Amino acid sequence: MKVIDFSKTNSILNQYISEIRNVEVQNDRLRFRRNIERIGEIMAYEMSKEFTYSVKNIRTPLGVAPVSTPDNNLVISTILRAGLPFHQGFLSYFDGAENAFVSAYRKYKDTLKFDIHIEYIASPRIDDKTLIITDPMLATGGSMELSYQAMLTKGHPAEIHVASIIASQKAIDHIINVFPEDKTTIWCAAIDPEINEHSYIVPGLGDAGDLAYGEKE
Ligand SMILES: O=P(O)(O)OC[C@H]1O[C@H](OP(=O)(O)OP(=O)(O)O)[C@H](O)[C@@H]1O
Ligand SMILES: O=c1cc[nH]c(=O)[nH]1
Ligand SMILES: [Mg+2]
Repeated sequence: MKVIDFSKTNSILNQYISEIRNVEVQNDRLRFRRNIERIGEIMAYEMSKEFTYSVKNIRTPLGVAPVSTPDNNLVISTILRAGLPFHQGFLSYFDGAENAFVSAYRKYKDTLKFDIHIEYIASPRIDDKTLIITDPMLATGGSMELSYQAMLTKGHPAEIHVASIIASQKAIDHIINVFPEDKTTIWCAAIDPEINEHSYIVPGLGDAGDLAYGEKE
């Protein structure tokens, strides 16, 4: 399975990563959401290089120009809540894509143990399409795995792109184990070494959903 880690390349993306991680900057929710969105835009652009292209003859006012454009039928799927600004970044570039939304949340049994609950899915058919599942945080990888299983009730995609911003090494290993090897690519902007006893990524950035939208009770 291909794992693409943008932190291995120096680019302006690292500035946005530094801001979303930085405790002194991340309390500006507008900047936090916009940075997540910008990372989605850059990731979408890089991902587009992997698509299948064919030449179309485009009529201009003065003649005909051959232009190579992508042929993939895209479905951008996101995991609520924290996935929303990331999804918007992808959608700004892939404006012709179809869209899917899945809810996943941690229901705590005590301070440390939790189950992940999926209660909502709105999705088109995904058979033979290019499925992009966006979620900025991959801690255990459990939300991504269960969201993918929920998406499979809508068909079987031709290829899958798992797009995240900060992933733990454990989550990367988990995704490699549970997603189809031959048709999945993992995209991330950083891979962090640990998750703590609360299953938060360390150093990570904290709670992405709360930083984007405020604390929930
Ligand atoms: O890999 P996992 O261990 O499953 O953790 C990652 C999940 O946690 C975050 O969502 P969260 O559950 O905090 O919900 P929220 O977006 O509503 O805050 C994040 O957006 C992922 O969906
Ligand atoms: O580190 C983590 C883990 C789960 N959800 C988050 O937002 N951050
Ligand atoms: Mg959260």
